[in-house]
Amino acid sequence: QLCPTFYATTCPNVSSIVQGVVQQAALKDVRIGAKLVRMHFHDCFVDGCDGSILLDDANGIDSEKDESPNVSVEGFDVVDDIKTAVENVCPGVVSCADILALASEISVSLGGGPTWQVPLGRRDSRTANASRTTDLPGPFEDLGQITSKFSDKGLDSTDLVALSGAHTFGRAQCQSFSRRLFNFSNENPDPSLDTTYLQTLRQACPQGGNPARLNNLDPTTPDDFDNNYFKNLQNNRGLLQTDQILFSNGGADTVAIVNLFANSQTSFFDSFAWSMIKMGNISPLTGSNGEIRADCKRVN
Ligand code: HEM
Ligand SMILES: [Ca+2]
Ligand SMILES: [Ca+2]
Repeated sequence: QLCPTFYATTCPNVSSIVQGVVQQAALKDVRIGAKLVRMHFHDCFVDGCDGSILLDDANGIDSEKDESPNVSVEGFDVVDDIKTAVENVCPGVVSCADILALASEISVSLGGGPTWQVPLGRRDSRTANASRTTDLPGPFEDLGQITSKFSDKGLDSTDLVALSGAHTFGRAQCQSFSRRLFNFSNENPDPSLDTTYLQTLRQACPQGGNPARLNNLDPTTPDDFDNNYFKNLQNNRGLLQTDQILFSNGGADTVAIVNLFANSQTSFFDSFAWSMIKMGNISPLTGSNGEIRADCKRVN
């Protein structure tokens, strides 16, 4: 029962306020849009889109932030800046969970991607759920595991492929994929890795090198939200193992979807927008459940 006009009377300018802060932040950090989209995904997959990822450790709160899938999530300072800007105009009205959903749409559209009407009206949790961060997919899982983690959230193969397209921008550390480069199987690199791209990645991430070094998820257009991610997969230039398996797992239903999105940016954009709305609908708190946090980092 979320709806795009939820704040029409209580905070009519919320969208432009969020946009202003994200645009300002993007001047200093080209990656901020990618960070915010990832944060919304990591929120929605753990107890639904309820802002749980934003809570710091406190009495009775075991933060999700220091669990392994989230240690590399960044951008919390910008969420705080957005919240402050929104509170200045509409105090006590807009949830942190909705701020993540709005900031994601704005980030995608600023990157050159699709726009959509963001359903709103989520409320913020009074709990975090560190142990359920295992609901998030990891970069070394196989297609069956990833698919079932998505279907557990009501998301199908089309959603999986479309949403993985968020890896059209942003960065990943060497440790998120470097096992593909050397002893992947029988002392050989991952066979589903283009040999030229393999050489580039080996230089960037040598054995014994810095595991935290950053690499573009999309080597073609690293900061643009476009369908090059899917063209890369067709050329065996997916960075993460979980990117490339969408195309290289012969017989999987994801292969045709990758081809569709590689051939038509419009179908990718339409599907991405729809899948983001679906993901944004994962068990939101509404009505009198939860609260509108005054500070996204702590419960009221
Ligand atoms: C399909 C399962 C997925 C897996 C296994 C996965 C895994 C990862 C990993 C390992 C990284 C790099 C982390 C690091 O090295 O620091 C990453 C980055 C990222 N992910 Fe995913 N991801 C998945 C799906 C998604 C979805 C559904 C979205 C959003 C709709 C998303 C958005 C992003 C973005 C934008 C980045 C770059 C963030 C930055 O630059 O800080 N991912 N992901
Ligand atoms: Ca959550
Ligand atoms: Ca791109």
